Amino acid sequence: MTGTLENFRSICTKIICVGRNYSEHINELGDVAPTTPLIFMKPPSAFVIEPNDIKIPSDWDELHHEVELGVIINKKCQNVSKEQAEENIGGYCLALDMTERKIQYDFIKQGYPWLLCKGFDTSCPCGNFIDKNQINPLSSSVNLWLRVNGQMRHDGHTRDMIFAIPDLIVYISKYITLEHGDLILTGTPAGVGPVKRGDQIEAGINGENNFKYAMKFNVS
Ligand SMILES: O=C(O)/C=C/C(=O)CC(=O)C(=O)O
Ligand SMILES: [Mg+2]
Repeated sequence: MTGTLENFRSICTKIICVGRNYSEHINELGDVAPTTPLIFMKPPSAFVIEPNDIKIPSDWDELHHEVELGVIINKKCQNVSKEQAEENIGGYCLALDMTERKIQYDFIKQGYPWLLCKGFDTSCPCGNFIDKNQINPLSSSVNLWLRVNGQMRHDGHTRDMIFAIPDLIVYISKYITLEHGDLILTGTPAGVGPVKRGDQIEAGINGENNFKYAMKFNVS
């Protein structure tokens, strides 16, 4: 096995995303809650890290931000049971699921896949590896937040996920082999909204024992 989880972005072969996983976000978009996890993917070319910009493709004029907790898988696994799920988590990261919402609605109407509106270059701004002992997403204290130009947009808690992280690992690994370095984005809490070129996004995660991590991206 090559590569350490600290540099998960360079060994990641799959970014698997979960959608509609927080009730308040489902309500804000007028969607219906899924009965099983809603899964889609971004290619690893979607990664961008500080100090690089989130780049809006030249023929698009608006993106939405979604702040999400990323789960980093530590070994190859298939058909993971709920009891074993925790053993396959290497750590976490803060991530954004940047989305071209107008195109996404058009794709939803036409029954097309979401790859383009969710998987374009720089659609997955991502922070550093967070050791799994530093946060417990099932506890009441893990808060995800995001501000645009200083204005608060997201302020949610990972305990409010409809499908908790162990359930997501069980579900996904039944159909897709997970590998060392793979990333699962666990869905956005409420607060999605537009950003335009020139905006600055700050996002963070707070946890127990005063744990804090934050990152900043300019949009261009
Ligand atoms: O159903 C919609 O209108 C939009 C759903 C999403 O963009 C899903 C997510 O990516 C999410 O909930 O995080
Ligand atoms: Mg999302």
